[in-house]
Formats: sequence, structure tokens, C-alpha cells
Amino acid sequence: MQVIHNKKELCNVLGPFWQKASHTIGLVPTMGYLHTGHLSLVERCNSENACTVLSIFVNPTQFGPDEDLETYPRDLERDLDMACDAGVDYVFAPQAPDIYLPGHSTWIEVVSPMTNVLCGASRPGHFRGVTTVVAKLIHLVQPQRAYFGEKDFQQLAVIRQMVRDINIPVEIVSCPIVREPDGLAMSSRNKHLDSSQREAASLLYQSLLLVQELVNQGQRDSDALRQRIIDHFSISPHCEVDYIEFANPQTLELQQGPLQSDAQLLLAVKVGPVRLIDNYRIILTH
Ligand SMILES: Nc1ncnc2c1ncn2[C@@H]1O[C@H](COP(=O)(O)OP(=O)(O)OP(=O)(O)O)[C@@H](O)[C@H]1O
Ligand SMILES: CC(C)(CO)[C@@H](O)C(=O)[O-]
Ligand code: BAL
Repeated sequence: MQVIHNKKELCNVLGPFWQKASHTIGLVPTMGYLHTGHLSLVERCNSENACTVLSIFVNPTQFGPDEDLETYPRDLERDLDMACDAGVDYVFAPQAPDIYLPGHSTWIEVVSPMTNVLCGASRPGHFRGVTTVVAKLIHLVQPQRAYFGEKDFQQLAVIRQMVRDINIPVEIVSCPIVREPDGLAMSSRNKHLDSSQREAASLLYQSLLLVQELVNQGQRDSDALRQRIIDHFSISPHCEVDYIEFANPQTLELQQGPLQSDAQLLLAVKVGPVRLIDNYRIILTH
């Protein structure tokens, strides 16, 4: 495995791959502090490409002024060991000034209701930062495929929209959520949970399953279902619900009133110091 520190090295190393159509490159963009969720993306990427490039970059432009950019977990040495063991070919770990040159003033932004709801409403400017950096990474690495996790369900939809809208020649591959044994979605930020917060964090997945169970029993009223989840979280002093919404899985249009068809249930909950997200496809036909 080779570590690439800047754009110049990247061109030198990936140049030979760009020349040969059969030498496919897969890109796995991350912000580091790797866990098994990230490694599932690497495994899928390894199985579908001649070479895997894992990027590790805590992208400052997707963090709001009061968010956790400074405290975001970082440990490059640990990440490199894990990436090497997982069969990554190249780790691209640039510094912010190499990605955002002085005077940087160009943004890629999906302007759509899709980016104004859910995390877009709670984190203004977040998706503009994500799409800008993902477009840059794809442009730099020139992969045939790029891999993203369904844990960040809205991010995936927004990236698909961007790729379609500006004709980026890359296939976006989505990978299922990897969970801890109690159902908590793996996330780098879980590291900041103490033991009682960690226990409370299992309520996220439990509440998604509870909704599916209530739907199986015939409940269809989305307001009543949302209220059940709010009640579910109110038992914990550690949890503060940000949003709970049913959405069209493709457009992310929010669903009100009775559920008419399968819907994505998405939630964001602050657990102690950490804002966690999760989602689940609610199926009506059980
Ligand atoms: N549990 C998971 N299962 C599948 N994919 C995941 C999981 N966690 C993260 N990913 C995916 O890995 C990629 C990089 O994510 P990122 O580096 O932000 O990690 P993260 O664990 O989501 O961190 P955060 O604490 O910021 O939520 C994204 O495409 C994300 O969706
Ligand atoms: C896609 C991404 C690497 C862009 O910084 C980030 O949003 C993430 O890790 O999900
Ligand atoms: N995985 C999403 C990155 C973020 O929360 O900024």
C-alpha cells in the first residue's frame, strides 16, 4: 500500500492507471478514523476494481461554525494499518490547502428541496461542502466507480443527483449499513460516547424497528408513528431528537399523513455530545 500526500504525487501514481481502460480505479471517500463500515466499502471496491484508492480528508467546508470539525476523531497511523490490512492499494491523505487553494471560490451545489430537508435543514451549507469535495476527489482520482454508505442516505441521494446533473463519468455504488451487535450504525463519532450514552444510542435502531413493527400491525399514520418514536426517546436523558421523517426513497420528498407506499424513515438524534443519524426502509406489505 502506498500513501499519497498531495495532488502532484497522485498524478504520478495514478497516471499509468488512467492510460489503460482495463485498469479500473475505485474510490472510497472517507473522513478517516476507520471502522468496519468503511472497510465494507473497501471490500466491495476491491472486488470490482483493479485498484482501490481510499481518501482520508476531514473536509472543513462541510462543517458549520458551531460543529465538531476540531474534535472530529483523527488517527492516521491507525487508519493506515487498517487500510493496509483491508487491501487498499493507495491512501490519498491530502492537507486542506492542497484541496482548497488560496482564493478558492467555486462551489458545486445541488439546489433542490432534497438539500433543504433533514440534515440539509439542520446543517446549512453541509451538502454544498460535501458535493464540492466529492466532485474534487472524483476529478482528481478519476475513478470508474465511487463507493458510499447508506448510513448517510441523504448524502448518497445528493451525490447521485450531482453526478447526473453535471455528467460526471463515474458509477456511484451504494453499500448497506454495517451495525454493531446491538444495531447501532457504526460511525467514527461513536468514539465520543461514554458508556451510558453508548447504551442510549441503541435506541436509534430500536426505534426504526419499532416503526416497522407498528406498520406490520396496521398503523399507517405517519404523525402517530413519529410521536411513538419521540416517546421512545423521551425515556433517555441522553437523547435529543433533531428530526424523524418519512421520505420518498428516491427524491427524499417528505411524506405527511397516512403512508401510501414504502418509505425511507430517517432520523437524527443528539446523544450526549454527538449527533447521530440512521435510516431504514419501511415496507408496507408485510
Ligand atoms: N456503518 C456504516 N455502514 C456503511 N457505510 C458507512 C458506515 N459508516 C460510514 N459509512 C460510509 O463511509 C463513508 C465515509 O464516512 P465517514 O468517514 O463520514 O464515516 P462515518 O462513520 O459516517 O463518520 P461520522 O461519524 O462522520 O458519521 C461514507 O460513504 C459513509 O456513508
Ligand atoms: C463523502 C465524504 C467523505 C465527503 O467529505 C464525507 O461526507 C463522508 O465521510 O461521508
Ligand atoms: N458522514 C457524514 C460526514 C459528516 O457528518 O460531516
